[in-house]
Amino acid sequence: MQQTIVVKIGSSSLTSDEGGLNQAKIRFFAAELAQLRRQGYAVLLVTSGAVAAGFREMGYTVRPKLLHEKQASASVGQALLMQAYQAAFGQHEIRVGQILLTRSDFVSRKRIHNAQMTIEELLRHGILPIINENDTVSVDELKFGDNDTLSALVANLVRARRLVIITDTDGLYTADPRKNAGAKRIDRVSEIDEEVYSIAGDSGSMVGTGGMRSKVEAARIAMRGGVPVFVGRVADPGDMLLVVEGTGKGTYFDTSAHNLPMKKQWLGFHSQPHGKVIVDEGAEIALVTRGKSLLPAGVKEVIGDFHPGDVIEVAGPTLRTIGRGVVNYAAWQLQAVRGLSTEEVQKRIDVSRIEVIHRDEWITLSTAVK
Ligand SMILES: Nc1ncnc2c1ncn2[C@@H]1O[C@H](COP(=O)(O)OP(=O)(O)O)[C@@H](O)[C@H]1O
Ligand SMILES: N[C@@H](CCC(=O)OP(=O)(O)O)C(=O)O
Repeated sequence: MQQTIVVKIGSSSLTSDEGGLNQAKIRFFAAELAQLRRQGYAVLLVTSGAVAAGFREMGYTVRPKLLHEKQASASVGQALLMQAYQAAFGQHEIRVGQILLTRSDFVSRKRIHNAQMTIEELLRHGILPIINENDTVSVDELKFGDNDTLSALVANLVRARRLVIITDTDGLYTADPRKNAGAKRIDRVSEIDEEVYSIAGDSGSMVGTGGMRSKVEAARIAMRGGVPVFVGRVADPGDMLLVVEGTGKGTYFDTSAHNLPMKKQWLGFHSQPHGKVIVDEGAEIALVTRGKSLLPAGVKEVIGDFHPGDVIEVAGPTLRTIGRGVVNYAAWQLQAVRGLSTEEVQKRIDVSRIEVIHRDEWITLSTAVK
């Protein structure tokens, strides 16, 4: 079977701080991806740059900050971006298709299944799918914002052989190399822990958004989905091939030892929580380290309005989010029985399952840093 590589290119690699597309860079990346295809890989491109490409046309002098200004810029810029890719890939006789996704598409299993079918159909016809966030309809609280997370979700969706996140820095350094001349590159990361999160900083450019932090978060999502990740620079002809051969200019993130099945990936990375409960220490240990279900006795506080079957977030006594799961109670029911023993609960209310969250419907996210 043909192996799929998902390549994400950030705004900082396609545009300049003053805005507008760098056509030479687009032509360069098209040539690099064409070469990958000649090697037999199926290629999917996740591209940023719509806002950066469009804001000057809108008359703004710098990348706008307000949502409606960014959305209008993206509307202009997305067309320019696709026009540029179409022309550049056309030089290599590669046809392209546009796919615009929002976070809420991933929340709906049906919608994301449809997107997956479309991607597969395009690939079957030899067409290179070009994906961006659907910026003009995304609302603030549901925005990916940067495309790093989007690229990881896409890579998991198509079970990619590798996710390649191209940026303006050649990998993850021990500190932001723009600010710290002594920073050293980390060539390989096999596990993303607090230390890795703590060294990854914000964007260093005027056009990028997520910085290295969102790339590390994206790497974590892909690694747990079983997709290895490369984060680094592709700037000279042939660099892309070096990346897939394992000698690229950047950092390689290995797949996680704890790959998640699709259902748990959906729970952890796609689902939209409807509320939250805060649990006591005993319940936190039971859930996170002992693989147990959550019982009403361990619930201290109930926040928000949810119904049985909704996904809720769970925080420990320090208020740090430890995971997510499918809840078997409505918020009002749980409010009435929180802290009570199973026997007491059964006397008071009628629920189909006694567990607040069953362990099969639970995912631990305790290393996630928000
Ligand atoms: N530890 C780090 N290692 C490397 N780069 C870092 C680190 N911390 C912060 N950065 C910054 O992240 C930037 C890349 O992210 P970003 O500007 O969002 O790029 P893109 O537009 O490609 O998504 C780099 O230019 C760098 O300044
Ligand atoms: N969807 C937006 C992405 C915004 C952005 O800056 O992302 P990135 O450069 O990946 O940090 C766009 O096309 O402008």
